[in-house]
Amino acid sequence: MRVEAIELHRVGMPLVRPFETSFARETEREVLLVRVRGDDGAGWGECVAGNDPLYSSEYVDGCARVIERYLAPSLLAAHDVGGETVAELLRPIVGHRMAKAALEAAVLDAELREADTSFGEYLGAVADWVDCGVSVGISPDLDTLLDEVAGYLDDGYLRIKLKIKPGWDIAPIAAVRELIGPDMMLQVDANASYTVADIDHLRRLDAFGLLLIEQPFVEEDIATHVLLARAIETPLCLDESIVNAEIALDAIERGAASVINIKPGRVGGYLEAVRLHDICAELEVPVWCGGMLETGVGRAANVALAALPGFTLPGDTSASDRYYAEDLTEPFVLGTGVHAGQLPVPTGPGTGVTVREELVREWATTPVVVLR
Ligand SMILES: O=C(O)CCC(=O)N[C@@H](C(=O)O)c1ccccc1
Repeated sequence: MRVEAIELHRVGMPLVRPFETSFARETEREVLLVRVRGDDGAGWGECVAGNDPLYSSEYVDGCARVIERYLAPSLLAAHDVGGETVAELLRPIVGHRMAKAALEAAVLDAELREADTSFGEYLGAVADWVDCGVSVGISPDLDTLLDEVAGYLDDGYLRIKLKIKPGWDIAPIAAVRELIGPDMMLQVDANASYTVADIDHLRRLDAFGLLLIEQPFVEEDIATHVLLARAIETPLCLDESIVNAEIALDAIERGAASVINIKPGRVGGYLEAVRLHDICAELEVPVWCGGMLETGVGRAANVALAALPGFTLPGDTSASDRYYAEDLTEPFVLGTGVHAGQLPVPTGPGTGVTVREELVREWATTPVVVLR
């Protein structure tokens, strides 16, 4: 399609409860949505960058700027843009994967709506429902943590993920394992907050029957993940380190990870995410779909991705009300009965959801930027 305009929308989304990780405590997300208008339709993409560059080097203001100054002009200058050509068109600009992923998702959404094809069909979904886990932030105390986890058990989530950091690990894990029982899936995410000096301490996590330990060390430090993997029984999973399929291959072959968290924004888009999925499937490495507190725009595409065959572990594809009292699309609500703890894969064209544009306008934090 010929891209005629690219709109940048900034939306303030208060969280239903503070979300604390080892690197930040968030109470509101400023969401950057991208809308691409072309000669044969329009589509939306969600940029997953946080308010500040604390998870990775990208952040909302930086993404808006790089789209405005570099990425949008590349797409606007091209005579024909398709979901499968966006990455190539944007390759001369180094990095900025989350910004690029938002644009690619918006072009894909427009293209697939026009073709009356769903994201799931296009990406290769093999399921109509996906198993859902839930991510639990660092709490002020154990009672607050256990109350929150008990609520998620009532909601029917199939897997609990606890944020941990030095000084908040053994006690919360032990308390939650006690609450949920020995069989429920439980994993932890350190968001790169430990160092090689913590390897002996981290070996204590083997006592809790965890599904995996996610990203204990910093993004670039594959070697220390290899050391820990050799010292501990619990499988290691990487998130921040895995910025594309090649890095995943290297990390897996070096023994740094035996599970991979796939986040389309972190790897530059849904098409790279599928490449990463395919490589992990070849190597029989289980993957799961990570989350970045997406609104229904990104959540819809993530649920479609999570329906691919290699996604054998519940992802951070929670219901909309895990983070937002009101979503920017129709809400994602966990199933019940045989679908307890699952979300339905959208079947409509494109992402299959409708952006509530009146809310995007009402909750706008800045005037929309229209690039032509
Ligand atoms: O359920 C969700 O969408 C969030 C899942 C989650 O814990 N995301 C973490 C992460 O490190 O994976 C995160 C939170 C905030 C910002 C970046 C990353």
